[in-house]
Amino acid sequence: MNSITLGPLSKAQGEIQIPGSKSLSNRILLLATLAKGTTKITNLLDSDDIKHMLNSLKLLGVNYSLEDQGTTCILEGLGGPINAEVGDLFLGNAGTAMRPLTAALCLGKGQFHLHGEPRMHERPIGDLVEALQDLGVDISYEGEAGYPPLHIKTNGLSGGEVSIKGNISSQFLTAILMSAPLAQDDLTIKVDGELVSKPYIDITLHVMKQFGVEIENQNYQAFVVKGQQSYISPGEIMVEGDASSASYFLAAAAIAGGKIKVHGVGSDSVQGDVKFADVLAKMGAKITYGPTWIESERYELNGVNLDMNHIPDAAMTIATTALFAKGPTTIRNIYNWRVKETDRLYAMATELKKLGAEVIEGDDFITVTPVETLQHVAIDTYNDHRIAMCFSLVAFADTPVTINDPGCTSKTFPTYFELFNTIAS
Ligand SMILES: O=C(O)C1=C[C@@H](OP(=O)(O)O)[C@@H](O)[C@H](O)C1
Ligand SMILES: C=C(OP(=O)(O)O)C(=O)O
Repeated sequence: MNSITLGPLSKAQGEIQIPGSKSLSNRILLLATLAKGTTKITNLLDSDDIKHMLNSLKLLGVNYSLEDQGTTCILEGLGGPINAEVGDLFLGNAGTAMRPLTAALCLGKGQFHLHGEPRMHERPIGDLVEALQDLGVDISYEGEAGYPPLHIKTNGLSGGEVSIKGNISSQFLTAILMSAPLAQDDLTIKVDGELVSKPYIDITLHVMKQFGVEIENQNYQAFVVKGQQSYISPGEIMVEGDASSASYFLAAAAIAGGKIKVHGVGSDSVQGDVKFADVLAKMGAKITYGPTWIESERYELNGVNLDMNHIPDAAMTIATTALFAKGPTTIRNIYNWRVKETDRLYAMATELKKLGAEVIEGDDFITVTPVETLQHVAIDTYNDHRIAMCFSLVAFADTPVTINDPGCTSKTFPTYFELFNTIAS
C-alpha cells in the first residue's frame, strides 16, 4: 500500500493560503444552479467532493465552465428547479452532494438514481427521505432501508408542514432548507429533538441570503419558508477558505515551536469550525484573529474537557493535538463521528492506541491521555481524509509517523501533504 513517513519534525513556521471551503463550495454550486442569472464562483475548492457535485450538475444539463485549475466556475443558473427528467448520479462519499441533491431533485419532475461509494451506502439518509416522502415525493431505497442508493420519482415538492430529526446530521435540515423556497407552497420545517452540528445551519442560511432568500428562523426549532420564490445570482461570489482544513496548520504551530498564519479564514468567517482556534487557545496556544486570517503560536498546552458538537470535523484535530498537552483531553458529544467517512470514534481510538496513548472510547466521547514516548507506527486511514491529516501532527513528536494511503485527502484537500511540507521542518 502507498504510504508516507513524516518526521520527526520540530518546527512549524510560515504563512498558508487555505483552499476554499467544501461546505460553501457545494452549497454555492447548488444555489447558483437553481438561481436566475450567471454566477462566477471564485476560490472554489478543487477536490473529490466538489467534483462529484460538478459531475452530477453536468449530467443534469447544467452549463458551466471551469478556469484557474478548477478554482473558478462560471455557471448558468436555471432560474428554477433542475429540469432534467432522468439522472443516474454517483456522489462518491460526499455528504454535501448526496443530501442536498436528494432534496433539490425532488423540486422537479423526473426519475433519479443516486448512489455512491460503499461507505456512502452505510451513511444514514432515512431522516431526510422520510421528510421528503411526507412532502409528497416517491422515494425508495434500492438496498437497505434508511441508506443510499435511492430511487426518486418526483413531481415537485409540496408545502405545508414537515418534521425532520436533527440528532444524526444537520445536512438533512440543510437539504430541505435550500430546496424549500422553490416548493409549491409555503413550508414550515420543524426540527424534531436535538440539532447537531448547528453552525452548519448558519452556513446554509448565510448562502441562501447571498442568493436573495431570507427565511424565518424560530430559534433553530422551526423554520418558516415562503414557497414559489426564486434564488437570484449575486453575480460573483468568493468561497472563503476551509476552516476545517485550517485546523491542521493551526494545531501544528501550537504543538511545535514556530508561528503559522493561515489566510482565508478569520473572525469574519461564516464557518463554525473557526471556533477550533478558541479550543486551541483554551489549551494554551497563543491565537490571534484578523478578519480573514488566524495566527497560532506555541505555548505550553494543557488538556481540556469540552463539548465539541459544534465543530465535529475540526474536533478530530484536537484528538491528536491532545498527545502534546499536559493531562487528559476529553472531546464530548460527538456521537455522529460514527456515521461519517468511517466510524471515526473507533478509528481515532484504535490509531491513538497504536501510538501508545491511553484512550477511552465512549459511545459519544473520547478521552486521550498522552504518554512520554510515542511509538513509530503505520497509521491506517480508513479512507478518511481527516484521519490522514490529523495524524500528520504526530510527526512533531520525537518519533516519525507513517501514514497509509495519504491520497485519501483528495476528498477535501488534495494538496495537503505538499502544503504541510512547506511549513514543517
Ligand atoms: O453541512 C455541511 O457542510 C457539513 C456538516 C457536518 O456534517 P453533520 O451535520 O452530518 O455533522 C460536517 O461534518 C460535514 O463535513 C459538512
Ligand atoms: C463529514 C465529512 O464529510 P461529508 O460532507 O461527506 O459529511 C467531513 O468532511 O469530515
